[in-house]
Amino acid sequence: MIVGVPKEIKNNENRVAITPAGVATLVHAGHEVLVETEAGIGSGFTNDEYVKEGAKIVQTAKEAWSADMVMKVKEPLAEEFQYFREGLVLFTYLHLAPEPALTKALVEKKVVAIAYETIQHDNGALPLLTPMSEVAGRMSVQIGAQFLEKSKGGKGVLLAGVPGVEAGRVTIVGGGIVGSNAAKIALGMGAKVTLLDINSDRLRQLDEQFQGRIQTLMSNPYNIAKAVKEADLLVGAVLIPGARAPRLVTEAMVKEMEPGSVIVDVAIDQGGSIETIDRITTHSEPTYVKHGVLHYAVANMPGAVARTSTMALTNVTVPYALQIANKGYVKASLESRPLARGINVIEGKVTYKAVAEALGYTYVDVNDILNNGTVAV
Ligand SMILES: NC(=O)C1=CN([C@@H]2O[C@H](COP(=O)(O)OP(=O)(O)OC[C@H]3O[C@@H](n4cnc5c(N)ncnc54)[C@H](O)[C@@H]3O)[C@@H](O)[C@H]2O)C=CC1
Ligand SMILES: CC(=O)C(=O)O
Repeated sequence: MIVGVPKEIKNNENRVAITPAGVATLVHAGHEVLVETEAGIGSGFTNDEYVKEGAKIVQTAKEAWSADMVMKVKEPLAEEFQYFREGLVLFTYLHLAPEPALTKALVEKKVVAIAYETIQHDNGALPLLTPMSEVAGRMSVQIGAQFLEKSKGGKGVLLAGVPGVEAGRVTIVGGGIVGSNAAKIALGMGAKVTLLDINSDRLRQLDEQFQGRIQTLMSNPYNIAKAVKEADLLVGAVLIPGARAPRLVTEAMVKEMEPGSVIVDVAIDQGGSIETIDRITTHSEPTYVKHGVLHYAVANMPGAVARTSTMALTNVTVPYALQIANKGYVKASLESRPLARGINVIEGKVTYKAVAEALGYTYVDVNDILNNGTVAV
């Protein structure tokens, strides 16, 4: 199979979908890899390093997109829709529930769209989302701490406090991978941490993991309102896989926060979990102020620490890419339930329930399509 790797074009997206080590894996298995020139440079990988492992460097995005399977990091932007065509296998983060235009383009062009973020093990784990959630969770507190500084528009609170002065308060809504990693860093900085989740088993697990050093709370409107009001830094970290994020923090709750407090809504890639987040921000212009509170809503946070993130991401994506390249996506998906769950669009049908529900498409079970023998391979 020919695998194409275009350069990412989102604002400050420095990650790339494959490392030279990933190229070596695919080439050793007999596949051809086309890497757009300089695609790896933001992550510190030169064209020569890719060529050494057997990749062919192509000069244009069009050539990289001409491959049988395109591997990317972020969802395609409007200027990339022109490359969509029937039967193209697109393997990347997609986050379709809040992306009607992208979904429509994938449906109309009958792209086989496999989303990293919905590949899911039987136990519920999301193996291709986890490493980036680890990165973003850890970054969320580091970023929040910076924006709490007065010169950055914040209220001038040091999360660690100092002897004789209270530490800062961090509230985290959602205690999965992002939330637990945010808690770990916030605790390490010396902040007072409150974490809310709707899953009481998860709260038990986190209480055990952090040995009671964070305050866990059941997520409900009453507890959220109280914890948000007290927060210097609020981290949005909820997820219902594939679905638009629930707006758990209302505008009224944000109005109760002290001026100069900071919100980092990591869940922005699924549409955002805070009512006052009305736009996606970028690494170039990461925040805006509403009701006196700084809002940070960057949908590609790991792009800022691209070297670490690219390696962590490709560690988990390349084994799936190899299965697809070796067997074709039909056989690979029939043999791997986690991979089949990643297929969001195929043959012009939306095959991920939460996406179909969010955007008003008829949901079709992917197995019905894979099993009926009519899929072009
Ligand atoms: N902005 C960015 O650059 C990045 C964003 N993300 C996003 O961060 C979000 C969180 O991801 P993960 O932590 O990996 O997901 P996860 O599935 O590990 O955790 C989500 C948690 O939310 C909890 N939850 C669901 N409904 C809730 C409710 N009503 N109240 C409180 N908690 C609730 C779940 O019980 C679960 O523990 C996702 O939208 C993900 O795509 C991840 C990486 C980078
Ligand atoms: C998960 C995601 O959207 C990202 O890493 O950018």
